[in-house]
Amino acid sequence: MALYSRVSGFVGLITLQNPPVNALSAAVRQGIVDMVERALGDPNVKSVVICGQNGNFCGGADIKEFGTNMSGPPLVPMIDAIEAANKPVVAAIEGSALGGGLELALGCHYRIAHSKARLGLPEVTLGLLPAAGGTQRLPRLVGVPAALNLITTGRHVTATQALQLGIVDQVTDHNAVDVAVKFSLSVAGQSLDARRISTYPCPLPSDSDALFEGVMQKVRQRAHGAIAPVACVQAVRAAATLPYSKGMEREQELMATLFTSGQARAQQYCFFAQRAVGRWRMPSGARWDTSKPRPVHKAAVIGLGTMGRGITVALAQTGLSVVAVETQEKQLMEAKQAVSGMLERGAKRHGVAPTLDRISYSQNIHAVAEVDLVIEAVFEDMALKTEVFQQLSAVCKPGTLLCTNTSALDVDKLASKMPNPELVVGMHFFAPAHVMKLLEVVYGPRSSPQAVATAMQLGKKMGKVSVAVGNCRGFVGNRMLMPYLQQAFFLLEEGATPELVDRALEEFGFPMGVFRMSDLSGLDVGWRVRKRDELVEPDMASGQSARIRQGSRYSPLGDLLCEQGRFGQKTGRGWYQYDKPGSRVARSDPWLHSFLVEYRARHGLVPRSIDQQEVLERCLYALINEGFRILEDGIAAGPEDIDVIYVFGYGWPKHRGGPMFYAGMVGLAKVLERLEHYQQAHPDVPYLQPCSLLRRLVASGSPPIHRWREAIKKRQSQL
Ligand SMILES: CCCCCC/C=C/CC(=O)SCCNC(=O)CCNC(=O)[C@H](O)C(C)(C)COP(=O)(O)OP(=O)(O)OC[C@H]1O[C@@H](n2cnc3c(N)ncnc32)[C@H](O)[C@@H]1OP(=O)(O)O
Repeated sequence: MALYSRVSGFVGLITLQNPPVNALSAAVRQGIVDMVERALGDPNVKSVVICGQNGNFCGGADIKEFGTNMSGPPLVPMIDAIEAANKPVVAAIEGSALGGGLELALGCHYRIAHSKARLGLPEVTLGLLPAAGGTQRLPRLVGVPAALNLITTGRHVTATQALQLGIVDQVTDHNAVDVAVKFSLSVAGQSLDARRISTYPCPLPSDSDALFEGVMQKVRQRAHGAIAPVACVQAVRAAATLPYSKGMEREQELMATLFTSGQARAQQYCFFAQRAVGRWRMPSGARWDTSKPRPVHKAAVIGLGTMGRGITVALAQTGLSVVAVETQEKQLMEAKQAVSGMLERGAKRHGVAPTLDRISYSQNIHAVAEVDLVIEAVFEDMALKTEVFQQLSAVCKPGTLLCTNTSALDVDKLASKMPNPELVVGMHFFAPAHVMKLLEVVYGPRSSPQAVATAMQLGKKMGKVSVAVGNCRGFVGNRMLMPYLQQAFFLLEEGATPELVDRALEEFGFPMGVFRMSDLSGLDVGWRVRKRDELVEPDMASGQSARIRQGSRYSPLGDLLCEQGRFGQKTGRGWYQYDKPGSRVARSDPWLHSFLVEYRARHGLVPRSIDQQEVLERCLYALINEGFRILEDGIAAGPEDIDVIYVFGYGWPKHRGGPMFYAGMVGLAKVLERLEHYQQAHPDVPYLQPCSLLRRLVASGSPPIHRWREAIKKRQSQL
């Protein structure tokens, strides 16, 4: 709703009230309509100020209302009525003015922002466009290039940036409402003709066609199949080429298409899923709201390889004191330089001073004696990690939390060797650790809820989307990757090429297909793991038996490439060829194609034609099937956890909502039917055996994704 009061004698103050972000729910919209009418009709009121309760202007339309029968006054006429008012209306912006919130402010005649306020039109991130006049007013106010940039990226700007762009008229360090009230009185009675943005001509650059085409090309490239960014460009183009009223019609038309698209649903699901994972719970019943994190003022990182350096940077950027330990002198010197460089570049980008003095470096593990939390990031080797952990437990003060950065090792096994296993958790960072948004916080049966709460809170402080997951091989993300990779290898054996597989996945929306990704991360990484698992057999014989390991179908293709020294980009050869080692542009490699032909012949494999549909079904449904197993095993608490991991850590396209959401969109019955089909064709592939949770969900009528948790809980309580 909206509150009304008269202040300073002559100012009608309208306060949006809908905690926590004053979203424009039906009640708030109705409140605004009513209170604006009241203020304009009151002869004692000379000017109007609109603000939000609790120092927060407005977080935009109420996303929870989307997908319901939306009632209440629509936004566009409400904002038009404000703009048409004959008394000055001033927006007092504190906290955030986002989406419909900023559009509301753009309908006001003046905008005054607090210096800490943030403004933006993030609709594109929800699969929408700013359809309350945002695509028509913003370019008229700030020009086409700036409007295109803000609307197609959805990025937020600071109040100072907004002032520079011309979005706000004034920035203040004082109470923005008080300043707005005073200001509104100072302009009362003045003509408002020049303050109505919809009446402005849209300033056009000389070569606007070239501008729009260039932007459209870039936007399409970045969008990976998402339709909202493209519609945003089309709407701004309408602002530049059509009169305001026609532009508005175009904006509404484009919005209607987006609003009902599955992509918008997927992106809005991601918005809420990202927040839902913060409300973690463990199978023991421990949960986010009953587990108190320990304060962390000082942290340490052990091992300054690539991961350790990124973690050090991410910790220092949160404002913590960091002790960075590396026993090898040369590596320590190199790390010091690299970390300083990363911090300086990051600080320059954000226009702040680098935080170099927060880090102290040492070759001696005793330097960590006083820290509250340690993140060990040494080489991925259980014996080495165990040795480091034993040293740590002897050196650290009592109660220090011991975190291992591992992508696959058994966190509980490591914990079991410690005197205080409850203090041990896994923190699986993704490379580069100071850039990638995802963090898997891995708990074992011995990890205390407080340890999990502390790691989750630290992840949040580091700007990560942190997801608490149980301990199993590969945790959630890498465990699901195994069947995906395996299917990709099998498809090559059966007749596909890396180009075909990658094209299918990239057209689906992944920024990189599986083989280009493998070339980037290095084929040797998986090879080392397979060797450790005793799956790799040197120079195997030919025929079918050579492709069976530990009782299941196995493809040695990756091993064979590694034996040739083809590790991917770093060696200039992998599934593709590169101009030189380290080069990033993948080119088709005739050698690889001949190698596949020869390989198939040697193993008696008759290549067949494989289409993109089969690639998607085999790779994605196998991955999804493992996701259901993970839910069934209680490794992830709900499908949102899996989806957030895949969207933020593995490049799953947000406009497809994550693998589990996607399965729901495709239809669980269809996913099950295709898995059964492929399992019949490949009975020697356990990953294609449909998971019993999937079968049960289908048998119970394929409930919507927000009801899966109930089905899982019910099942677990029956066991
Ligand atoms: C066909 C015609 C249709 C008409 C449609 C008109 C279209 C209008 C376009 C829009 O305005 S779309 C919405 C645009 N706004 C946004 O995208 C902003 C989303 N919110 C945020 O970015 C952040 O929440 C924030 C405002 C910057 C605050 O961040 P903070 O970290 O402080 O808090 P959160 O944890 O993110 O949020 C707290 C709580 O509030 C819920 N929430 C936030 N924004 C909205 C919203 N716009 N609608 C509904 N609920 C919102 C959020 O989900 C959290 O609650 P939860 O219970 O923890 O999930």
